[in-house]
Amino acid sequence: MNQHFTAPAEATDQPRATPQDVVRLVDLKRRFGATPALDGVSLTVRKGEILGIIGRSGAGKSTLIRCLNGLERPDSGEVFIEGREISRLGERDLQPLRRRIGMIFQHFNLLSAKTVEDNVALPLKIEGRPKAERLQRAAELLDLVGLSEKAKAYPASLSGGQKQRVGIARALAARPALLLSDEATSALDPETTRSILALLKDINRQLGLTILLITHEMEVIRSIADRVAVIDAGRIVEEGPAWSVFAEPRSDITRSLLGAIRPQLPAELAGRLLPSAGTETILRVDVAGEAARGPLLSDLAAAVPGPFRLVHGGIDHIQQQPVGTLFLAVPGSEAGHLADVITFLKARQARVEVLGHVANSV
Ligand SMILES: Nc1ncnc2c1ncn2[C@@H]1O[C@H](COP(=O)(O)OP(=O)(O)OP(=O)(O)O)[C@@H](O)[C@H]1O
Repeated sequence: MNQHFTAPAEATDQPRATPQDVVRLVDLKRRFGATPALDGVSLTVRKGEILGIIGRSGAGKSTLIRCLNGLERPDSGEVFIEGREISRLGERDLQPLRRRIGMIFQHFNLLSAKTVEDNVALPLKIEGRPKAERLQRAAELLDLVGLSEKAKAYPASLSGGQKQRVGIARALAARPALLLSDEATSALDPETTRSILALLKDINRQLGLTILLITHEMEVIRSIADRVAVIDAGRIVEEGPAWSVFAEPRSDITRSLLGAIRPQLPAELAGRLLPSAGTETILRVDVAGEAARGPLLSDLAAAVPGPFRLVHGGIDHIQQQPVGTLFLAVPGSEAGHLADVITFLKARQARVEVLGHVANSV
């Protein structure tokens, strides 16, 4: 069966992805009538990484997943799974390739009439593995996801988070090359979401498992993705290390997806902002990487004589990289001191935005 994945170097079927690429999509197009669901998507999922694909409803995420697991044929373009092009394969050849992709879903998709351990072992049963091996593997996986004591329980008796843990264990049963998470935390409360994301990150680190996360939630990307690709109207509009996309979103759609989790000026202060002159100007200062690591504020104080105050903000860490937003109040609204502050900050690679002015000291 593995012959499908070792990518024999046939003259007519030369693999075009390196062994480090678990998935490689090349200029994928799929149109439904007038709607281009995928409009030239090229993307690579590298071995061992967590790649997040984020987009709004209708952006093309489900179509992309269906092309990946062979449920949908692209109109053009190529889909490589572990170096093997799959988009023109027949159903029989697709079956073993599909097993290389374990999937977890928003609504868990567990079989209610089967126990937890039987749900987990199901992919192995389909593969025709002996019962002892199935139970042994299910026990290992339930231990991995922290649910050993629920082996004989039925899904109806589990919480949403526990159901998703069973879903993760089942997805890993056949030792897939890729775990594909399709909105797997969208139905869960924030605390359960955090615990499921922590589990996925743990499994990624412990087993070196490659994970592709499809989501509409930036928070999911922020917590665990190494890289992120933003999809909109069937196109990848932005792609890069998660921290840098958060620090410097380039497309409007990314900025809008980030909206909810981007640091904001507290409402009380935002409500007092005036469009023109006040006694102080409020600046939004976004910093990342080196700019966020250094002693930015003390350097500013030393280099630009005159007052400024930090009124809100701080430095966060995304994939071990500092990413921060500082809101500064600087006296005046004209050239001079304020202009010197802005010039200094920009020279330190900070992005500076004048949000407005306040009449009184805040
Ligand atoms: N079978 C289909 N027939 C007609 N149009 C389709 C079909 N599948 C998808 N589309 C259209 O293609 C576009 C992309 O849809 P897709 O389901 O891939 O988006 P999505 O990002 O997964 O959205 P959601 O998050 O809401 O599931 C949408 O405009 C959708 O209406």
